Amino acid sequence: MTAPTAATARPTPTHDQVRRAPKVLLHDHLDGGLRPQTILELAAEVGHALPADSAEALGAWFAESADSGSLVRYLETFDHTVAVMQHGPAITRVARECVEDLAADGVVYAEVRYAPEQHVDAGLTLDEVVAAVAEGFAQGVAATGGRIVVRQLLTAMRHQARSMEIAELAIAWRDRGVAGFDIAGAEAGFPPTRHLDAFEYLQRENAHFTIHAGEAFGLPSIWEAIQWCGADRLGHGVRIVDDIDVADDGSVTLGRLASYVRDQRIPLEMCPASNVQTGAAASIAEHPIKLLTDLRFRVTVNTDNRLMSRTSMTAEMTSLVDAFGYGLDDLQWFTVNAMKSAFLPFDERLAIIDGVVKPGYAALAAEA
Ligand SMILES: O=c1[nH]cnc2c1ncn2[C@@H]1O[C@H](CO)[C@@H](O)[C@H]1O
Ligand SMILES: [Zn+2]
Repeated sequence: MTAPTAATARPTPTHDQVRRAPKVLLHDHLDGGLRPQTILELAAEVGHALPADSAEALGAWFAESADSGSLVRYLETFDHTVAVMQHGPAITRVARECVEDLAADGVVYAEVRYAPEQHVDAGLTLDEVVAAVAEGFAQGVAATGGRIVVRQLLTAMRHQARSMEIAELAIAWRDRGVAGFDIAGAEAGFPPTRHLDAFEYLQRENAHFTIHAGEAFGLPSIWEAIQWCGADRLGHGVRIVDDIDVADDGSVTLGRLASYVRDQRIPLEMCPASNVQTGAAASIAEHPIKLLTDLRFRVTVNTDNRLMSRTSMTAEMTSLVDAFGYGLDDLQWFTVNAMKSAFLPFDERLAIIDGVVKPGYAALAAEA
């Protein structure tokens, strides 16, 4: 007889268990998650030239080009995905496949974002773009038998000047599948306060929004996003660690901004694989998600761009299991954090936590 070891007392979840575990995704870009084969087919339809001509080579090109250590160069790869998403049927197809891929990955609730203003080059109106995504999401949810709930987040590009229009679009669609608003794009040089009018408008409308902040730029960006713009959540927010001091003896001191973020339970939409690619973190093992989780910030785990980062929710969570020895209880904690932070009405969030997330993890724990 062998004595029980720590490993048998708290088994490491297998890859298959992580895949089957219910997962919640708050930060995923529609134009960052296309299947390479779909890009090839859509590019052929519109005559767009691509840097590779097989699905495998194209997938590798995206991952390698995004692996640049710079957010600005990472973002250049989106030229090719956005170029093939300029017509209604193409957008609908991408949206449907997105839902199918997320459901197959075990995602039970997702908020998927994109910038409508980037999809009007061939003459679509902003409204037609949102309608095309809504149609694709509906088709995807139907195809997966309703195993997943999906909402849109409308993003405005921070270097452009259309945020007010996009905020109004989000309000116009608030009861038809759009759950909130976001700003994205190059962070340095484009502070969130450039779009203050849009955020103030959304607050007056009792609407929800998140802001990409603290990814390629530090604390001032996070501070503006929260204290000037009133963001409900932070996209990434990794640089909040710049306001946390860990002494040699392990004692931790939080600055005022880090304290505020933790005290207010402001959700951090962390995207580990993406952060390693853009240089926001040196490696998964050194990613601030470990410290922030230990300190019980409201941490959530996300994919950001499944194509560019060759990732999935299963891959992100598995990489954290491998790096930090997380168990199913930790993965459930991230998942409940995410569901609590969703831009969905409270009763609907609770129904998913109690009806889907908790029973799903309990069933997995019972297998062990
Ligand atoms: O991690 C990120 N940081 C900032 N912007 C991003 C990131 N990932 C994607 N986008 C930007 O958001 C647009 C709409 O989806 C994408 O086209 C890309 O330019
Ligand atoms: Zn993002």
